[in-house]
Amino acid sequence: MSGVSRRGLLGGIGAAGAGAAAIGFGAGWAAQGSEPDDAGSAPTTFDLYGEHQSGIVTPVQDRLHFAAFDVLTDDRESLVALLQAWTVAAAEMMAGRPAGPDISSYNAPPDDTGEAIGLPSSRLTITFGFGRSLFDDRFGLADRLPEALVELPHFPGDNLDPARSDGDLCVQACADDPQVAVHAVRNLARIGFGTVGVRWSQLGFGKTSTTTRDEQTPRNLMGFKDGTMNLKSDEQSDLDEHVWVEPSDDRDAWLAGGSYLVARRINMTIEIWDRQTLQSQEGDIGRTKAEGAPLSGGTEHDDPDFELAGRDGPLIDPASHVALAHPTANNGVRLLRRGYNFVDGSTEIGRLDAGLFFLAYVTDPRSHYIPMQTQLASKDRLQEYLQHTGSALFAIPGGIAPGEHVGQALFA
Ligand SMILES: C=CC1=C(C)c2cc3[nH]c(cc4nc(cc5[nH]c(cc1n2)c(C)c5CCC(=O)O)C(CCC(=O)O)=C4C)c(C)c3C=C
Ligand SMILES: [Fe+2]
Repeated sequence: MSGVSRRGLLGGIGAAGAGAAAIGFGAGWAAQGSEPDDAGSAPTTFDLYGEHQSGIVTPVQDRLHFAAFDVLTDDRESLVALLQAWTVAAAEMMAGRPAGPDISSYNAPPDDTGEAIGLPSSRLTITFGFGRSLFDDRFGLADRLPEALVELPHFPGDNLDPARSDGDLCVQACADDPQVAVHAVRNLARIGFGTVGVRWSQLGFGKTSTTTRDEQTPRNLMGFKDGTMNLKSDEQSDLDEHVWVEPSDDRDAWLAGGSYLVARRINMTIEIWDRQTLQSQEGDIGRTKAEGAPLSGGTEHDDPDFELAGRDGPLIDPASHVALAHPTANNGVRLLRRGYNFVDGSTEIGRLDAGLFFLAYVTDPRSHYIPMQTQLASKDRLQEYLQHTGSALFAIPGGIAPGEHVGQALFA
């Protein structure tokens, strides 16, 4: 594996630390870049630097640790210093190295918490975002607030917990090993101590979407294949149309190459769902449970035929989830979904506190999320089993150039 193992680094990192540069610690431990394992095989390590941030079209990893932060200072320079430090540490961790150079001095806390030593990079990606509240008067950013970074409206059925919603900054860490994803968020929080505090965080397992075609479609906790019609990384013109921001004025020029991330914690009443007949479950989704094929016939990747009539009306119920989420019912809109299953223990009445942590990257939430969610919230048969308990919207700056920090154009 060319992705680097942290194994054996304890002995050598001190020497490397002495030469830590702004673009990375311990250069020479590993090559940067989306490194293939062997010639032609899938990458095992992703690069922080590039045209777009990693963790958006990157092949979806198995695990997630997502955190929203509040900035605790009013000092713009401290915020910029934090973003610089986060960028350097993120590049190191994505390369499979410790978050900082000094992990062996006895007289100071180590620059890395240690729990990922010996683990490979596990395809770690770290994606940063800025919430609407960052653009208040504290940092002189009010005139750079993009018009699309709106406050999401209240949707029918929302039961949002403010302690699981919003935030000045976000970090999405995805990896194939949960310990690597948690390590990334933990070390960024440690680096930010005194400047930022974690507002809320969410663990996820079992991706519910893919961005590539060579993988089996994963399943959500309702047992259905999820991600069949997701936007894929090779659909360049659709990504340009539906995911990447097209800056329109001075307020969002800094977002070139970026996107908007909608994060929704969606609880499922799983025990009630599990008592529904297979026919009813399939009718709610509009696809078969085993194969994921449209109820109008064919196999998983065949297009649904929403007109095809059965004995009692259309074979795909117009109130099913896929009928209402399909581009034909949404002005041609597509989303890049990147969500995860979650189970956060159980409730006081013994029900699983479980569901889908919905993550979607869009070019503009006003055209690409709000109308679709408005429609789903009022008409979708699935809605009976869902409750949205957390919500946030973040502007995701474009890619980072070597030597720069995430969101640098915003502070220029
Ligand atoms: C506002 C957007 C969406 C929310 C919220 C949402 C929640 C949600 N979805 C599922 C399960 C499935 N969704 C599927 C397809 C699908 N869902 C959305 C949007 C939202 N889903 C879109 C845009 C699509 C694609 C529609 C299309 O183009 O046909 C599917 C079918 C398989 C697939 O294509 O992915 C399932 C299954 C759950 C369980 C859920 C909330 C918990
Ligand atoms: Fe969906």
